Amino acid sequence: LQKKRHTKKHPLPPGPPPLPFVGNVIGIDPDRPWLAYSRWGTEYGEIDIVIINSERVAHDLLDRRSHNYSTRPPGLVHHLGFFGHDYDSYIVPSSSRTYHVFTDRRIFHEAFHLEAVSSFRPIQMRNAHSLILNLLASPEVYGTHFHIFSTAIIISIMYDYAIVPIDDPFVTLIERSLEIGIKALRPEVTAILTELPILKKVPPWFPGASFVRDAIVLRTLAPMIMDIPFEHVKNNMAAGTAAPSMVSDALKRIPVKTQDEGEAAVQTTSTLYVFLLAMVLYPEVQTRAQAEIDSVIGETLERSPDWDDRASMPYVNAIILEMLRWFPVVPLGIGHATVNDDIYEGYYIPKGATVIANTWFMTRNPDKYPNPTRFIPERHMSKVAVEEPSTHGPDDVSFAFGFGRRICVGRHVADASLFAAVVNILTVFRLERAPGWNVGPDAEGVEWTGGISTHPVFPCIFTPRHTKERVSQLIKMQC
Ligand code: HEM
Repeated sequence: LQKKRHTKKHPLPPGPPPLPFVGNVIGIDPDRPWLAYSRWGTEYGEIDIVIINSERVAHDLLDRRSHNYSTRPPGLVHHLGFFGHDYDSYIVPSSSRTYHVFTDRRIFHEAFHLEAVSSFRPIQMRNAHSLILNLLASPEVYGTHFHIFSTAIIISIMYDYAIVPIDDPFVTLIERSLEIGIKALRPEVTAILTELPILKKVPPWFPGASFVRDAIVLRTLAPMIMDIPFEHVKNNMAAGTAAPSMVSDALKRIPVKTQDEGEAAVQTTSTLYVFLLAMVLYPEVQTRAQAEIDSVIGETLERSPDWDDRASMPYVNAIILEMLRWFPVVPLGIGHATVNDDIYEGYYIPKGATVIANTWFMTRNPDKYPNPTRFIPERHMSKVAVEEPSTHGPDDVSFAFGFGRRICVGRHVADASLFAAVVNILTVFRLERAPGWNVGPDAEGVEWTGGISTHPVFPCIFTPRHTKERVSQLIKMQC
């Protein structure tokens, strides 16, 4: 009744007419749903029923009314539960009282707030050096090296777990789980299973029921992913050899488990793919960045770059901001949901509504970003010149990390990891287009992986700018 009264006074936000049972799911390209949402944005204005296409509206609702917009959609929570991801902090409702390293966001915040993250810098630089050695050895599998780089940093911070360079059992488990999870946890699969929950009961052998088979594998992997590093920390603590880590600190207070490290690493990995794509398509940007780096550390690689150099590298910092803007790797963020009914600019937004911020569309706002499809680091130069590189202000690209109380807790760690990887890669390699790979500066026609987070897939040539011996020698000296 209350809903009817509200709806009468204030209409629901405009949108395409839904079809029975499947709502608006049909007509969305499952691999690139943000394109359909953006089309609707042009057609229906700044708000669609659940899709926010404007940065202004996203700040108004998700930031300024954060108390009402910070829980997760129940459909997403059930969906992840079905796939064995009950422990993901990404989906735990804001009201949850479960004690858990990620579900209790205070623990995560304590470990990852801006002042604390500088203590992780040695871990990040060490892993960036390993990344360079791996790329020198086998550049053709650069994606694997990016993945190991991002994952190793997170599990080292969380569990003081040092991975073995090849076939680490824990990294292999995470990779397997991610490979399946990224596909299974797409918003469209969530939408379909929420509308038709009966599909979850389909037997695994049924044609087209690959999501049921995926769910079985993910539910098997999830406890292993949680237990292996958790036991590692507990054993080290019992033996008195535990170095400080986020979990050992938390374990001193409460028993905690998590399975978030895979998801957390994947966005850093994906953003590094975007970096490579930009460098290959914009050689002049790469030349300018390398000239800046060489002017700081010396053209003949007298030393490798370090954290103190960051303030002297505004162009490299601008590249990092532009990477996050040009192709945000979580193009639709992660769904938020309303706790209570709300009225916004005359529209009624019901309690329990799923609210998705279409970050991708925000990055294409020509008023804020002229020529939005082009990779232009210069557009951020005035900001990076006056701001500390890792303090994102309201006017930059912080939307790439989400909004309000659910904003990415790992954003400062991610920012530092990106710097460590980008500055070291540009120091050591010239990144070049593979022969015959003809893609223009808008990256039109590049293949992207599908899923809640996405990255481009393309060949890239890594040409060393210095001899392998010099690079290896320098890195070994640092170690
Ligand atoms: C470039 C790298 C990254 C990007 C673009 C990114 C992006 C995002 C986005 C868009 C969200 C959803 C925010 C929302 O709901 O409004 C999120 C949530 C989250 N991120 Fe990240 N992330 C990155 C790296 C990381 C890292 C390195 C960590 C861990 C160290 C991390 C941990 C988390 C967690 C735990 C959440 C869930 C927060 C919550 O639901 O309360 N992320 N991230």
